[in-house]
Amino acid sequence: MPSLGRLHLITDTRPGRDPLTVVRAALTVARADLVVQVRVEDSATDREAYDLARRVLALCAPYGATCLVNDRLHVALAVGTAGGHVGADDLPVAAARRVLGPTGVLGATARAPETAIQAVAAGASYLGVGPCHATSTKSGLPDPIGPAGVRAVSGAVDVPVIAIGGVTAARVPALREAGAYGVAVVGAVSAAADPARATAELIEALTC
Ligand SMILES: Cc1ncc(COP(=O)(O)OP(=O)(O)O)c(N)n1
Ligand SMILES: Cc1ncsc1CCOP(=O)(O)O
Ligand SMILES: [Mg+2]
Repeated sequence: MPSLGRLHLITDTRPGRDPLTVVRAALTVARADLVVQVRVEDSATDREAYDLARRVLALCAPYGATCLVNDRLHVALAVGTAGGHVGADDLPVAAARRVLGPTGVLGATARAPETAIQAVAAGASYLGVGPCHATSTKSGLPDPIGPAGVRAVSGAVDVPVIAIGGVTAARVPALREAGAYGVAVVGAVSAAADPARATAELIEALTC
């Protein structure tokens, strides 16, 4: 399996956003270093998720970028993405692994070493760890864990740790120093005036 990309761009499908334009811009810069996670609103239909995932996968393919689907693993399988991501309200990690099979890329959310170790034992191939910093993109989140929380998790597992939540290029060095392999972002790219430039800044911070 090719190594996991270090920059995970999560689609922003809130009203007024244009996820495909943002994905196109990010791909031109990050190319195979990009993982695009197709994340739709909970209120979206499976058909809407499927249609978006098909389009994102088609954009990713020429660049060799990885496409994953958040939550809805049946959509991931139907579209043929590399895998998916699950959290506490989704399928348990072991069940998700059974759905995706032994070779699918499976991300799991964790914010503490104990749950991280359990997720890896259950079959997670990477961990989304956070929220690292405050964010307005998702509501109802617990307090941010900061780089120290990332360090606690990354020291406990041997799979890539992807830091998420309020991540900006300026915050990447401290997260990397804490053991993060990469970062996942919504707003840092999707809300940027120039998503390609924002992607370049994140990639640069990740490769320093
Ligand atoms: C890389 C990454 N990390 C964490 C999450 C959050 O997943 P989850 O906790 O299931 O919350 P939702 O995104 O489903 O609202 C993620 N999607 N990606
Ligand atoms: C889905 C999710 N899970 C934890 S934080 C988050 C949203 C991250 O968005 P942003 O990069 O805009 O803070
Ligand atoms: Mg989820």
